[in-house]
Amino acid sequence: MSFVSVRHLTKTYTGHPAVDNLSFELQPHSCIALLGVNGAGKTTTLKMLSGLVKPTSSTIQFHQPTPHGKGHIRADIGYLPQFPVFCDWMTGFEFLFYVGQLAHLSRREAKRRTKELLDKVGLTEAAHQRIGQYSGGMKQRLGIAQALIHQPKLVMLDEPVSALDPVGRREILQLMQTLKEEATVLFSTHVLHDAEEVSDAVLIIDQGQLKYGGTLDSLQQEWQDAAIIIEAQDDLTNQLRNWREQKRIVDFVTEDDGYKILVEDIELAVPFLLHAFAQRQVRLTKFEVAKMSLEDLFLKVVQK
Ligand SMILES: Nc1ncnc2c1ncn2[C@@H]1O[C@H](COP(=O)(O)OP(=O)(O)OP(=O)(O)O)[C@@H](O)[C@H]1O
Repeated sequence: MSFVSVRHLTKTYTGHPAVDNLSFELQPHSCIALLGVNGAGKTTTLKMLSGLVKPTSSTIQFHQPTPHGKGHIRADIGYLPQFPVFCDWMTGFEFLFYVGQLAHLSRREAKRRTKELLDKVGLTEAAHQRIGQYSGGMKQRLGIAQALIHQPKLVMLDEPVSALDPVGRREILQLMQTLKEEATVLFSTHVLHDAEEVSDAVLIIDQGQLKYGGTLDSLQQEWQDAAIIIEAQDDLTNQLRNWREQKRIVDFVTEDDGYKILVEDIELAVPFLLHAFAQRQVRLTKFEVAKMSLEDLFLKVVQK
């Protein structure tokens, strides 16, 4: 059963829909990537879900009893903005302790949780250093810790790695993978590679509309062009033309050293072609099922 159901989430700014009738489900303890180009509506979606922007219309339902009880949905949500702002003169410890108290934790609980989270995000050694001296990656880890301070069930991270160098990026992606143990994680990015590394599912939005929702595997299955790349020591043009006329293949394109064969059903086409080439004693040097990159798949989905 899903953890959160979002129905008809819409935000209109002066007649222009920034988010247009989005409906999706979030599964518990999963990491979901919200993918879209600049201006697609990612930040607006996350802000509406976290209660920072009022939707023009929506129904958002939590399906599981949350520890804070009905009517306190915000208490179950943690949020890291795209451009977090810190008090640079505070230490990491002071900041988290302060945020814990803002989240209505007792002083004792805020202190306990501060220590626990500093450890979780790898900042224990820097706990008493001023935030102004932190690197970008350390600030981002502190930002994630503040989003988790009140043990929310849903954590939303807006572009958590986009401003980081490859090392910082890796650290945060690894950290995000561990967050699933305690919460459902929804994060926005325009980098498909990040989504591929950590997410169980993706939501692709374009101009405020949901273009795809599901796992990366099913994205590949549903949207992958069915094509086989072959290279051979023989000229296969006539043979492929015949198969095209007989509708055994959809089409073929001559490439540098071989052919790209477009087929309707890859599962049927592979055994058919392998058998047919073997029967005709074709000297194949390459036989490969073509895989579109995630970037290609993303473009295909948003350009549909
Ligand atoms: N407060 C606002 N007033 C008017 N228009 C807005 C406002 N906030 C966002 N928009 C518009 O809504 C659309 C979606 O913006 P949003 O920031 O949600 O996109 P995004 O996918 O997060 O982009 P980016 O990756 O650049 O952060 C854009 O066209 C933006 O100009």
